[in-house]
Amino acid sequence: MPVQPLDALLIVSFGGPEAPEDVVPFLENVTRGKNIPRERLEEVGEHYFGFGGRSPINDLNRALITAVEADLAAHGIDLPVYWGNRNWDPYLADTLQQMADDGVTDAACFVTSAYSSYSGCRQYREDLFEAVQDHPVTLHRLRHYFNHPGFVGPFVEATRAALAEAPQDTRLVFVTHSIPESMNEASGGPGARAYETQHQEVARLVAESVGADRHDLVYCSRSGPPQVPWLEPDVNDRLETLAAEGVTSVAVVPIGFISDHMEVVYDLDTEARATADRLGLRFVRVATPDDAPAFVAMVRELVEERAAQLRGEDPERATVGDLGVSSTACSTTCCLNARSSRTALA
Ligand SMILES: CC1=C(CCC(=O)O)c2cc3nc(cc4[nH]c(cc5[nH]c(cc1n2)c(C)c5CCC(=O)O)c(CCC(=O)O)c4C)C(CCC(=O)O)=C3C
Ligand SMILES: [Fe+2]
Repeated sequence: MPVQPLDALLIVSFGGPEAPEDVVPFLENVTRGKNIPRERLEEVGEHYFGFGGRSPINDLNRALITAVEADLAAHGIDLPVYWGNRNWDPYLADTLQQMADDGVTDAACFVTSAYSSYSGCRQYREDLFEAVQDHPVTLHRLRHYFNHPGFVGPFVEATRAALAEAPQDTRLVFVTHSIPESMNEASGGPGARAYETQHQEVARLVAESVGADRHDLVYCSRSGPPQVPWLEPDVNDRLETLAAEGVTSVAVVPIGFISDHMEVVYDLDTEARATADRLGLRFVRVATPDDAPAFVAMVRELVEERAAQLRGEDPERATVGDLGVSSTACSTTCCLNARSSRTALA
């Protein structure tokens, strides 16, 4: 399969600490210029220390890269894969330097966040714009894949598997990262609320595919000052009301995450599970796409699709549901954040 004019794939991620001494500097990186209360930072620091000061995210990305490299090779595609993070080593700036040194000219960028928002899309594009300055490398961001069959499919399979072992009346509770309401408003363009809409779509698609007649979309990992409204309900609050309504069993589907990030292993597997236990709710957490073959293949398919577009072809672009293919080029007002004046890669 040709992937010309692309000559590299760059995996773009968040980064996480790898040892206890990394935790505070990592949190400083994440929250620089952000209005996060000190108590919240201490609390989140404790989540990391509780896991030995090591976030799961970097090892998950290493495993994803190994799987993507194997899948590319199996399809006869000779494309070097690079990795750069926003908040921890390997930093995007260093990776871009390496890519330039290696003579890369056109790299596809796969971001480990599937949805539109300032945090999950535009901030990465700002980081990419900054990192590529002074380098003769052109970056081509791959489209959002929240509605790609390679993302939704693994959630459907995992949800089906979880329900097969659960009582008949198990309620599906889809969970994603909360964001400020203002960030949701700006997501996809002023007033577009794409973040929420895209998650509602994925939740609906998974629920319909497994034949569930009721489901919820709820949020985890709220941060920021208490007076700033963030998307609600919080997963723990919703478990309370579900229990009060007589629900006895829940399957929690973490559609906001491609793999078992800290939010999944702490906020869901630790905290929400404890809430469920206290309420006497049976709790099962559905697997993330992670190393599912369809998800790994999706990365290659998105690269092939983008390469074909760059060659002026009109490739088939797989999606599921009603929202259609999302653009690879965001408008200048897409996912704006009033507090950031940085330029973003289109
Ligand atoms: C939408 C979204 C995603 C999904 C998209 C994507 O995947 O990028 C995401 C991912 C992640 N967020 C992560 C960690 C953190 N996020 C924080 C803070 C914040 N996240 C926000 C939003 C999001 N975050 C927001 C609006 C804030 C407030 C500050 C700000 O406006 O930026 C803080 C500071 C402490 C706190 O406030 O909680 C930490 C430590 C990790 C690493 C996990 C690991 O180690 O496995 C990952 C993958
Ligand atoms: Fe976050």
